[in-house]
Formats: sequence, C-alpha cells, structure tokens
Amino acid sequence: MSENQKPSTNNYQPKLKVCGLTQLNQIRELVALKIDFLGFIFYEKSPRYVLDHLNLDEISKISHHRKVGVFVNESINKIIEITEQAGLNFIQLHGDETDGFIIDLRQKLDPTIKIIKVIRIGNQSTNELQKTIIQNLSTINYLLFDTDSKAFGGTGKTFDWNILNEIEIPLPYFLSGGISLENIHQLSIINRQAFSLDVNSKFELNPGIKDLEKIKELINLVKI
Ligand SMILES: O=C(O)c1ccccc1N[C@@H]1O[C@H](COP(=O)(O)O)[C@@H](O)[C@H]1O
Repeated sequence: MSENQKPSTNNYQPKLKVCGLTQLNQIRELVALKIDFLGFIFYEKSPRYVLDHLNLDEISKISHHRKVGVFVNESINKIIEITEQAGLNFIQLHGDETDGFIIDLRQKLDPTIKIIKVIRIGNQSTNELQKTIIQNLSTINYLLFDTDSKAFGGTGKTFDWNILNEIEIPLPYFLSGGISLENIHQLSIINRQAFSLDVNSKFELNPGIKDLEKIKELINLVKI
C-alpha cells in the first residue's frame, strides 16, 4: 500500500486494538509494539477462545493497562470472576446484553473497569440504530460498531461505514468488522472518526494466531 493511501486525515491517529489473542509470545511482541488494547475472547464457541490456550493467571501476568475481555451473553457472576482473576481493564459486551443487564453489571463491577457496548450493524434502519445507541449511555464508556452475524463477531465482514455518517455517536467508539490492509484507506469516508480501530481475523495466519508482519504494516499506516 502506498503512502497516499494512509487512512489518516490531518493528524488523526486512531488507537489500535488487536483482538483474539491466544499466544503469549505474540502478546509479548504486541506489548513491545505498544499496541493500545489487547483483546481476549471469553466466548467458548469462538475459534479464538482464549481459555483453550492460556489460563486466567497467565493473562493476569501480562503487563498491560488496557486488557479487554470480550464476552457474549455471559452471566454477570462469570464476567466479574474472570475480570478479577485475569486482571482485565475493559469489558466488551458483544452479545445481546440488555440495558438492565448492563446496569446491573455496572453496579457490581469495580468502577475502574470500563464497559464497551457493541452495536452489531445489520439490517436495522438508521432510526432503530440511533435508538439503540442512545439507550443507557450513563453506564457505558465506549461504543463498538461491528458487523452483525450469527457468530456474533470475528467474521471478517465489513458493514457499510457510510451509516456512521447518518447517526449521532455520543461516545468515543471502536470500529471493527473486517478491517484489513486492503480497506483501511476507506476510513476517510467517516466524518466522526473512530477512537480506536479493532482488528482481528484479517490480521491472522489462523484463528487466534496473528500475522505480526501485517500488524506492523498497520501500525506504520495509522500511527504517524
Ligand atoms: O473473533 C471472534 O471469534 C469473536 C467471536 C464472538 C464475538 C466477537 C468476536 N470477535 C470480535 O469481532 C470483531 C470483529 O472481528 P473481525 O475483524 O471481523 O474478524 C472484533 O471486535 C473482535 O473483538
């Protein structure tokens, strides 16, 4: 990709989240590369289910201040137990968690832990999407937009980013869903830019095994 395909406009420098990590050696390299957010998937049905590879103690010993746990329709008790034992700093709710659930979780969770609410974009109208976004804002810290799917996430499929120009986005947000080196230059069509890009399956050799060369290329593209 050539220099003029950089996605950044002016001084826009999104943070980077690399999700679906399972290998300690790769995690150490990503820490050294100063990746902003490390994502761990605590969803058993995912091919990137972290507990098939690492235990909670190993995750807790990873020295990083932005460890994100991705949960799909998990119970509050389990989320809290994993968060404490793995030393997570962010909870990403990637399933069909209701507002009541998030309020309850917020009350029981250590107040320093930030909540990222995922909005999966499918066939909903702009109005429906807007309503979902503005509900329950006081209990969450970030939004994350991903492509809707039966697998909940990790499909490598993008949604039409133009829809982000048709809604009000009241919180900083993560952009995810099939972000790749091939489509990243199209980010400039978005008016309110993402706080962080969230990359996953398009930067892998196999599920959970990241392609560090591609990630280095991404860093060169988005970090000035
Ligand atoms: O990656 C998974 O297997 C996964 C499973 C269930 C929920 C979320 C999952 N990953 C999240 O999906 C998005 C987008 O990933 P991709 O770039 O489309 O592969 C990302 O936020 C991951 O956190």
